[in-house]
Amino acid sequence: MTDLQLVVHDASEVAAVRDGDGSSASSGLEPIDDGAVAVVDGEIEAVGDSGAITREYPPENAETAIDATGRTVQPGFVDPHTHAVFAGDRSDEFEAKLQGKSYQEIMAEGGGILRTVRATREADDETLLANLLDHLDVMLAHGSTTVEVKSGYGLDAETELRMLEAIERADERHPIDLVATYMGAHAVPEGSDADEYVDEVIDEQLPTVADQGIAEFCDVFCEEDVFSVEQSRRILEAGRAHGLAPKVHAEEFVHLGGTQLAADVGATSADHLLHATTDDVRALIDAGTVPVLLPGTAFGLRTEYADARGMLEEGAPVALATDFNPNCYSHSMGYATTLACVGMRMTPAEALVAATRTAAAAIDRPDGPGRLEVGAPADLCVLDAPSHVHVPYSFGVNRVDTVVKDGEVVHE
Ligand SMILES: N=CN[C@@H](CCC(=O)O)C(=O)O
Ligand SMILES: [Zn+2]
Repeated sequence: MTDLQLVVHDASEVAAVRDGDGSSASSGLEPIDDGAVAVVDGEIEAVGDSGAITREYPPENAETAIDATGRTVQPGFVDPHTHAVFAGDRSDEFEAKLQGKSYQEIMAEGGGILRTVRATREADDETLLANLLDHLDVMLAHGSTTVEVKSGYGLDAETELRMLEAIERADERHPIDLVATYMGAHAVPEGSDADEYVDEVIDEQLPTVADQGIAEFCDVFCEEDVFSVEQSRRILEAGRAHGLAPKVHAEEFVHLGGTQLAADVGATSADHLLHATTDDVRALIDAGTVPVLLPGTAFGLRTEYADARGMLEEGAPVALATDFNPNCYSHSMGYATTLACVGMRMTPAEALVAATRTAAAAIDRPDGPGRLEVGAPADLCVLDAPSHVHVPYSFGVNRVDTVVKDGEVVHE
């Protein structure tokens, strides 16, 4: 008889996230009252009514039993867009923004991304790793069990590689599963010309990164005064030729055409999309590119949010992410769901699916994490709250009290 690894029982609600049928953005989410989950070999073996599950899988026979009375069980969050490896501190820019400075003004004065690039280049490997692990600890405590992390604060082959190595080392030692994205085209380095830098990315950085096999995606900041659509296309096509799947930072500050580019190159995701049009969204749907919305960025910059409702009404599978970075200092997917509901009028059910199953699709993990159904990895959060609605509802408070990764309790 196979070992029963874990039983979580008597939950006020099990927020079971399964395959959707496409009928709505929250289809596939089935809240089970008085529910339970049984886990064998790191995978979910059974989900359903607590009485029925505990008769078949008695908690006393399990290696670990969690009495979830009054609490909710949901899939671990999948955070598909972060810049979590860096050095330095930019909290003073938070104050400058409150006094009216724009992101672009700060960047033009040598702050913003370029300031983090200077601090990251100066940091040694151990500091980069330690910083990343600290951020991952906070993310885990907030219920994230799979997180995408981008490079992009090196802007030279050596530092980009060091960032990706930090991600690889953190992945080996931290419970969170990490997905690495190379983003040498995050900004044009100081003293460089954009076209020359694009050549350097294509001729030097991409081959080195691909050679090491330490990144899965290639991302580009396609934005006015950063990388044009044509420069971004060159980089993404070169990345694809090296085996890296494309992702695009698109239409964050202006409408430039990054979303259509994402669709053209068959990107896995197009992210930000604050200025995306209906035609852009239709192009993403046709291409199978997942729109990833980052409401924390709009909140922090005090700009308009992306039009999540319009996208959902078009039938787009909207995903959510934190965009954790020095300009958007939130590790919490729960808070991203609050902003999605309050700022973008998503329902709590839509936000949960966007932060789990659809977020997994945005990092090309369509059948793995982000689900709570038989056969899925047992990546779970137990919430100190009676239903999944309390995650966005209870803003500013972390309702996650226990996190399970592959059937093991990794945070409580
Ligand atoms: N917009 C570009 N990149 C990041 C911000 C990075 C930074 O400001 O350090 C983002 O996705 O929000
Ligand atoms: Zn980003």
